[in-house]
Amino acid sequence: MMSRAGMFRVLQGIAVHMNNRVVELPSFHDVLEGEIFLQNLPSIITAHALDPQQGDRILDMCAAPGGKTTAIAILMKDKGEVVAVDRSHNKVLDIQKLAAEMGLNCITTYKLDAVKAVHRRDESSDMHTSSFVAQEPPNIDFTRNENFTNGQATQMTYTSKAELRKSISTQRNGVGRNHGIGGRVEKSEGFSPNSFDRVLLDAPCSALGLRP
Ligand SMILES: C[S@@+](CC[C@H](N)C(=O)[O-])C[C@H]1O[C@@H](n2cnc3c(N)ncnc32)[C@H](O)[C@@H]1O
Repeated sequence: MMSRAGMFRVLQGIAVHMNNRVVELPSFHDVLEGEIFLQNLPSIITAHALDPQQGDRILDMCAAPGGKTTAIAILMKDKGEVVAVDRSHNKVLDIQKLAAEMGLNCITTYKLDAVKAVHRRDESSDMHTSSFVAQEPPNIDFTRNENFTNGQATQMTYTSKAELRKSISTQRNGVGRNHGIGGRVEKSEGFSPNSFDRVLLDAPCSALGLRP
């Protein structure tokens, strides 16, 4: 994958060298940084097999360093959302770095053990009913929201200040940008069933790093 400008710069570098002009040949890094990301065949084939569509919400379950995540985002023309999770904090940062380098904004990253990727509905509603509505845990700062119908409060829900701050920041920065370039790793508690259009699981196999 390469921008036209990048391709021209690389070819220019080679042409200068081939014409035997006395110039210092740019180092590999000088030429390629920010212009080329080498992708292996499995990343490309896998992304095509998944056939992501623009506007889709995709889950990439073992995503670092993000080769397939970014290949998917490119096929989606950066429109929609690719949720890339990995269980390693530092590897999540690697995905963010790659996404930022490639200028992809539709990638959201989380630290999550893929085994816990599905957040069961019954578990989540139990948790909300008992601890969020009936009783406020003492160590969390909550804001009370009341819904009114004809002047009568019909329902009361509680939103943590942290959730409010996150929501304000997402509205200000847009989905994905926070995660893509901020260098902050958020943990996920998992996702509701059926909340993605497509799911990629690139489970580690040999753990030897020898075979794609
Ligand atoms: C083969 S690499 C993935 C390569 C990646 N799909 C790509 O194309 O760039 C496997 C990744 O799975 C992650 N991993 C291993 N077990 C995991 C788990 N239970 N949950 C989430 N990620 C896991 C590892 O940290 C590692 O980054």
